[in-house]
Amino acid sequence: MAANGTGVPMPKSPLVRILTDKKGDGICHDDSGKAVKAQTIDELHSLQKKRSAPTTPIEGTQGAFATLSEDERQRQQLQSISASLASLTRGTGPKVVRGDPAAKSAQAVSHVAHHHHVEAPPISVSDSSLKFTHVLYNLSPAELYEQAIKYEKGSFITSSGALATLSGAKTGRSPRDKRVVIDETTQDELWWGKGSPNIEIDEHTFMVNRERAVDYLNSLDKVFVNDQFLNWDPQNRIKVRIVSARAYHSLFMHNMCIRPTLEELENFGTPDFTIYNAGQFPCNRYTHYMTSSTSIDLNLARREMVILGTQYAGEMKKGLFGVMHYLMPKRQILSLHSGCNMGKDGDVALFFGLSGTGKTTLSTDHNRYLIGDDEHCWSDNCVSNIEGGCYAKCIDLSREKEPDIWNAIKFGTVLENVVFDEFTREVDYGEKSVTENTRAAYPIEYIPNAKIPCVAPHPKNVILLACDAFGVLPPVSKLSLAQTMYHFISGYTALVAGTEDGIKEPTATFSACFGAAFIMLHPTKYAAMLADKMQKHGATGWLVNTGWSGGSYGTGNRIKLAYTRKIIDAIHSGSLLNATYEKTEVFGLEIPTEIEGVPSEILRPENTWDNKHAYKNTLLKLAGLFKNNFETFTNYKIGKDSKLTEEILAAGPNF
Ligand SMILES: Nc1ncnc2c1ncn2[C@@H]1O[C@H](COP(=O)(O)OP(=O)(O)OP(=O)(O)O)[C@@H](O)[C@H]1O
Ligand SMILES: O=C([O-])CC(=O)C(=O)O
Ligand SMILES: [Ca+2]
Ligand SMILES: [Mn+2]
Repeated sequence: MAANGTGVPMPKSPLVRILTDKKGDGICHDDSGKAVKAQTIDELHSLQKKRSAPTTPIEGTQGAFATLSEDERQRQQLQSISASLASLTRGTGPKVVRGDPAAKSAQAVSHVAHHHHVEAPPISVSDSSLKFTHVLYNLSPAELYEQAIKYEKGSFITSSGALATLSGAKTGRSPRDKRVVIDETTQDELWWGKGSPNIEIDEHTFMVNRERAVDYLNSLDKVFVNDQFLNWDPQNRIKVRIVSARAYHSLFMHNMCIRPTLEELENFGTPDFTIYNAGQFPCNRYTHYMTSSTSIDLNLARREMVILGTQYAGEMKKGLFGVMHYLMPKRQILSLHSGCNMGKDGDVALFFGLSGTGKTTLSTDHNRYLIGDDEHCWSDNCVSNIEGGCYAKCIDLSREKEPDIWNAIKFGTVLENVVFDEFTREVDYGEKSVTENTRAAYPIEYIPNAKIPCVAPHPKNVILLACDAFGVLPPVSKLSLAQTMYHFISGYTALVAGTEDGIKEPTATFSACFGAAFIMLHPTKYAAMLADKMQKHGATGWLVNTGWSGGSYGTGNRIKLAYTRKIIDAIHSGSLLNATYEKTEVFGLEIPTEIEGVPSEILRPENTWDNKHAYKNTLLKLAGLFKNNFETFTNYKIGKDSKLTEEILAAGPNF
């Protein structure tokens, strides 16, 4: 009720007489616009959406008879997807149709005659052969948002417009559940045995899991299919198809792989590699070789990967990275678990490092062009990003320290496992109650100074990042080529162990080539290629500790990101190359005495420790861990040069 400000209700005023315009037919018009061009509500709704029709002709087939009709192209595309989903025991693919089964008028009604192999034996008849599988093909982010929010529990829009999702029971990768098919070829080509990430399965077991995944996917009303590319180097581009059951997975890969143009999609053809992501469905633990309900199975001969029992989306990204670690070296191209950026003058830097050491954080630099944050190829011609997006850790993310990543978390970005305010949908980046491994996956162009296409000239600096929670490695050291190789093969970092039981001792991790979980060949193969390329292009190696200073975890503190950035700036600018250096004991590292913007006393770690005795003991402890770890590599020759091998062995700690 209206009030006059005194709390006393105002007397009702008499109704004002409505005067209508006395022109025309004398009817009262409530607006001056024209009536809608629809007779029914359904017709009105159909006006809301219009179809973008790709009409570009296929290159080289512009002749009068060669151009495919739109219908024919769609038919071929569906046929290809049906073939992807074919159950191999039945030899036929499912009936597939485009569009959401929930939509009354499916966009396309064409479906595929699917008996392109043998006739199905009667015993194999199952309900799924009677139904259609609806294919949601390369949907846009907006459509995927709608799918996720309608059908996937735990999907919400955050206040900045990102799609918050939950990955389920697994919130990180499961390297112990990775399996690789051993056959006549891979037996000799791949790295097997102690230290290797490749745990074998036989072809038969792969097929058991493949059947399980495909049957699961075919039992669903709909599947998502993404046809995309890997590698921005046009000569070495790989076509990938991802079949998945969740909009979350489809949007994640939309962001992380290279997105084809409409024209490229029309001409996509047969994929070079296919992922079947049936992550919601477990593997059968009675299956030979299975040790849990999770299995990530790679078959290089079939060019296929099957995911069962984990919905963590990073499995797809890193699974494909493994494939690149096999395919690229065959072409003399080095695949790298590294970030990459380029200065205004074209100077390129690579950032190697294990998870959480700073690849994404430090390659995303407001003053430099971003080439990529995690996976690259180094060929004879260039460095190229493998991916079309970035996958940033979000824990404790702040707008002030990492503005570019902060601003990239907007509409289209997948935000995994974060906690947000129920009402405002503001994300609390400090919150670890789902996991500490909260992540944002966004297209690379969400970083304002990303260089598109993501290709750069040969690197000038190769920066090895280690987050040393022991606090004994210097914030920065200049490395000889042999030292670079020693640390590249070692792949050291030390994170802090689980926080639950109160034990907060740092644990050292050694992961060859800063990515042992992803490499397929013996580490020395990649190391030899890196040495060769660095030598040829005169790149300088650096070791940067983004971890602790002034003591180990618990006593000291993590080096301020602002200082690390100053150190990195001095590497990029070339000023650090000309600094004065002194050598450290034990590790024999060359450390600069001064860097602009960084307190000089922190450059030499022992200065920052109150307890010098503890420093020395911790240093020797770490050196011992390095030595132990390197023992597995001492019998290998690196490259053609036995001189380099000897130098690398001598480049480790001496005590
Ligand atoms: N001095 C520092 N240098 C770099 N990162 C730091 C520093 N201090 C704190 N950090 C934090 O450490 C984390 C580094 O994670 P980042 O995402 O860059 O790792 P990554 O190497 O890309 O790992 P992954 O391969 O798992 O993606 C970020 O959360 C960053 O804010
Ligand atoms: O792969 C992931 O889940 C995240 C990542 O980048 C890494 O661990 O190197
Ligand atoms: Ca990263
Ligand atoms: Mn990574």
